[in-house]
Amino acid sequence: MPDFPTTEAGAPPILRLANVSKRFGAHAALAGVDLEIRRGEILGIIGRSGAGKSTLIRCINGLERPDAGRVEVEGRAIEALSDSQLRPVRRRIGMIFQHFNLLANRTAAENVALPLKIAGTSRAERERRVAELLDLVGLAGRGGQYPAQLSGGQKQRVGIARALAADPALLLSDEATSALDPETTEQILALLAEINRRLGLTIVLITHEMDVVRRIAGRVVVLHAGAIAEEGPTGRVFADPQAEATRNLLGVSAAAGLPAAIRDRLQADPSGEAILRLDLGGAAAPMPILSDVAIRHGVAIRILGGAVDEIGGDTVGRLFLGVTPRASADLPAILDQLAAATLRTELLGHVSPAR
Ligand SMILES: Nc1ncnc2c1ncn2[C@@H]1O[C@H](COP(=O)(O)OP(=O)(O)OP(=O)(O)O)[C@@H](O)[C@H]1O
Repeated sequence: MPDFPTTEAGAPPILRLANVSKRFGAHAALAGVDLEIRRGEILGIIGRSGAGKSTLIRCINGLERPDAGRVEVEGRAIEALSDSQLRPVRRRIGMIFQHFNLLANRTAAENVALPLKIAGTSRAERERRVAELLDLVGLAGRGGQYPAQLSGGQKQRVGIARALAADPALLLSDEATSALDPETTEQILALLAEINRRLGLTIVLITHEMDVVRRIAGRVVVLHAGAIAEEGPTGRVFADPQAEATRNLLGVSAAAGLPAAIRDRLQADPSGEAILRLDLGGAAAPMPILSDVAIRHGVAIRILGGAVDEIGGDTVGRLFLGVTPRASADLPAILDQLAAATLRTELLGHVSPAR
């Protein structure tokens, strides 16, 4: 893993969302999102299609007004600002997009110059700045080319240069590598990491691709059904995902390895047999624990299946158990005893006795 940039201690967050909610009709696209984006960090925001990523971006950049909650850009609340007051605040946020959004009838240099022109920068200063930006993104000498003459990776480099033209405090990447092949993706991510390092620019990567986050983000936020399911340093979240949504994104479902006949009957209703997953370190021998639990709590235990999984480079054994306590009130004590003897013990659900 690369060295991740550290965040300046005590610096105010670039952006803060407090309890932000947004509904479309009866559907809650965002439900009480709290998020701080720290100065100088690369933050990954990851979620499935429909998780609320686009709505979150639109709330961050002021295109959408939340129904409730607060959005602060560099300490300034934006929800009460008029459109004209919002414009300079929005210029603090540069954006890059999946399909680049370049103007086809303008050259690379003209595309990069556009935000400067809108801001009223003089021609001489524009030319100087455009040359500097094209150089920064590795496109020196290509300013005269039109988007159609450039590869996907080169177009995204133009997109990055354009986003940086107005000297933003935050660069927001909306699936910016999703249309690129793996090698080009790697190059664009390396460029973003370099810009973060050289300019200290705060970067937020919004993506459905775990690999993008894994490659350069120091911290990751997992968005699921409009809420934050999990948040933490990228290494920790990848090595030890806590939320089911994270495990699903990583392709490790909590119930993977459980026989389908049981998985399909799982329910939340706590009657019947409790279905547990035990994660065991390589050397753990579970049998004494199981007989101890069975004797102490007088429960029937069935072993339903097992699997071996790779998490963060370590091998973790999994055991699926069916536990039928004498009374459902006994279950928390059983779970506690198992949790103390395993890497992790999780209650997946319950199945009622087969009829
Ligand atoms: N303008 C709208 N009107 C009605 N529903 C909307 C609107 N915008 C978003 N939604 C709904 O809100 C939920 C979140 O949508 P959003 O586009 O933010 O998700 P997403 O994570 O960006 O997904 P994707 O990656 O597919 O764009 C979805 O169920 C979507 O159908």
